[in-house]
Amino acid sequence: MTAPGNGETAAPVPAGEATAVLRVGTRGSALAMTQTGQAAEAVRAAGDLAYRLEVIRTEGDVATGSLASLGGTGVFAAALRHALVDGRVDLAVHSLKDLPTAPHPGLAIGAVPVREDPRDALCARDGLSLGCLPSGARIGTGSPRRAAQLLATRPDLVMVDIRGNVPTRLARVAGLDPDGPGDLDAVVLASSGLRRLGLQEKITEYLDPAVVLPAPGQGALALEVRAELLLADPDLAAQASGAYSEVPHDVRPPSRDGQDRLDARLLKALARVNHTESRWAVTAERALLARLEAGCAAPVGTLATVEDGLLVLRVAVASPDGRKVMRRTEASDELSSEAARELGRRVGDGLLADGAAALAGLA
Ligand SMILES: NCc1[nH]cc(CCC(=O)O)c1CC(=O)O
Repeated sequence: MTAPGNGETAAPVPAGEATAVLRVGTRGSALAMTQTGQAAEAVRAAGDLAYRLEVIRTEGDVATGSLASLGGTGVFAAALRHALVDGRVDLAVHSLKDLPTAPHPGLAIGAVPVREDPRDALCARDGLSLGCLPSGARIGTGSPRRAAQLLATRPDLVMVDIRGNVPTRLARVAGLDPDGPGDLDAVVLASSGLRRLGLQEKITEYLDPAVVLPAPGQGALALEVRAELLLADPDLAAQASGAYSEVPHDVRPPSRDGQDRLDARLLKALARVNHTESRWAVTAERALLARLEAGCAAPVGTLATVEDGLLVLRVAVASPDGRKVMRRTEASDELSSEAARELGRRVGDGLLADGAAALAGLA
């Protein structure tokens, strides 16, 4: 890492030249606003930058043609990416688990900040834990991954498909919200989202990854930028999985006054905010997901961690009813982005050879 005052950012600057304000794109939900605000603060502090948040409305109000070309998954991410490509924002903050694994031309993940707790959380009535819920208890989740793994350990529970933002889901639990429907015994949500919203007191149990593995990338944020920015930092570029080298010419928005100075500071900030261990972990998880060609709706849970100098990748691929689960744990003793991708691909290939696609209803 370059020490402050060293290197290229110290190059002479014409007197009076300003640094452009960093425009940070975010979705408008309370969770998105909170986590984007936290990430933007970290970037501001690390890069000595002024920023402002730009709320990007999703789906409907963005031109349909370019949205369609982004594909079916990732509707949450699509509008933000569009704003980045167009040069309306300089940085987009995503929940990594909502970001499609396919690289978007001209864009790259510039940094993954230190990951929040990746575990799923049970929010149950009367402080109940998973083991204490009565037979027939109704559990709200819209996630086939969560439903399948919960049924694998408690086949006597009833899964209820629910949608909506975090407070809406919590209001479905009996006794949690006096004005809510309270028609469920519990819901399962990402603990990271609850903690970021200050709702962690609603959690009655952090689900052990040995029982319920989280979604790939859960708890981590992706700071996405136009890929050409990373060309000046080979280390960050290498972590960004190769997509950085193919920058289409139409992904070069007109420069503003002070854009060059902004770019230099942003790059420095990204290098500082990036957390290498978190990055290796999510890189392995996403390489696995990509190899399985599984989307966020697939009954696939995975979690990578760095333990005693090893990158350990755990995976569960379940049948949607949870009756059958394939579990794998493999490790890499090399710690690098490429080794992380290789680990994810290797575990994915092994699972496919053992019939994971048919089991999970993929492809
Ligand atoms: N699918 C929705 C979603 N996308 C990101 C989060 C927050 C968790 C995170 O930071 O990964 C959530 C809510 C949830 O799953 O409970």
